[in-house]
Amino acid sequence: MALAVGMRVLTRSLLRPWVRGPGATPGRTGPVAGGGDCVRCFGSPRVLVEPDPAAGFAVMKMRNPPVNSLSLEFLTEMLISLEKLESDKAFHAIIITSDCPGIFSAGLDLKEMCGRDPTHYAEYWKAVQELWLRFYLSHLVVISAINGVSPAGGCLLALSSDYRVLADNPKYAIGLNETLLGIVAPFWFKDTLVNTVGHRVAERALQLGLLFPPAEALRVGMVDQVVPEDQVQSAARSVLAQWLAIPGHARQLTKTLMRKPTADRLLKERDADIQNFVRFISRDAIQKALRTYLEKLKQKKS
Ligand SMILES: CCCCCCCCCCCC/C=C/CC(=O)SCCNC(=O)CCNC(=O)[C@H](O)C(C)(C)COP(=O)(O)OP(=O)(O)OC[C@H]1O[C@@H](n2cnc3c(N)ncnc32)[C@H](O)[C@@H]1OP(=O)(O)O
Repeated sequence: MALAVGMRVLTRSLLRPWVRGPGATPGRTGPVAGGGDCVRCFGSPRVLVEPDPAAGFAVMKMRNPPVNSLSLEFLTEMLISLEKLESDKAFHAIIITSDCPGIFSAGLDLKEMCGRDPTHYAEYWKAVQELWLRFYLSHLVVISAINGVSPAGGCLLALSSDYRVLADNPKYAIGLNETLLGIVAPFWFKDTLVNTVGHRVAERALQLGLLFPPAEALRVGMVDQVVPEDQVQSAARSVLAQWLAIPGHARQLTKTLMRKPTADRLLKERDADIQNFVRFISRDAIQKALRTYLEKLKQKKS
């Protein structure tokens, strides 16, 4: 309910034409980070959408610095941008990438799961579920251009796409590392990973909280392509052409056929999953583990 209200407010206030670049003003064309002109960018403070309707796709850039952690507001903004693109017949695909150098996404925002009350945890988890369901089942082709590190929820986001291109940088590790934080990846995180890399690789990766560097990620099938860092965006665009050449209805029905059973498991148990999460995350031991982890991240700097 709160999410629905929040989304209505955000939809009204945030999704206006958005133009990037020094001195750019809304409604005008301006330069964009990757070069070239942004014809009609739109979006919200944390999500920049660069549409190319003539080519049938849009680039969705995450920009929630410093690490694109998936806060409630950020999740909501991503959801709104995705829904907007899905409801516009001009778009058949999106490329999701990051605007934060070296970071695709640091995953779920630990501050949303630490020191808050059960109502907040429930609202947050519902938003996490919603974004996953929307990305995982989107009728659009979703390509991840992974230009940075992507642990846990960042990895889940990438795994929910149809194809993953990862920049070849040893720092850009990807994986579901929840156990390293003393928490447990929920069954639908696990199912998404199993569907991608198979049961044995997933079992080992999940128990050990493995974060795979690019060559390893490619070897186990966690990503589909590893390319030099400066070619991630162009490689994502090239591969998109192949996906868009397939008759849309046939591809979409096939995607549904492959993914619906996994999504249905969560859809059938959504409320129970929220209750499980709230119970689990509210435990003193889990709260302590998360605080310690956040503290370690801070200490790493000093
Ligand atoms: C009985 C069984 C029941 C089962 C029930 C199951 C129920 C469910 C269980 C719960 C499941 C919950 C699932 C969670 C999934 C997640 O996504 S958890 C998040 C995991 N993420 C991480 O581990 C990444 C942590 N971050 C990093 O490793 C690094 O920050 C980085 C490699 C991404 C970037 O490094 P660097 O560039 O050096 O930046 P930093 O200085 O480390 O960070 C800058 C700044 O950002 C803060 N930060 C980093 N990550 C997060 C985050 N995920 N959330 C919030 N904040 C984050 C960091 O603390 C710094 O803040 P300050 O500047 O110090 O304030």
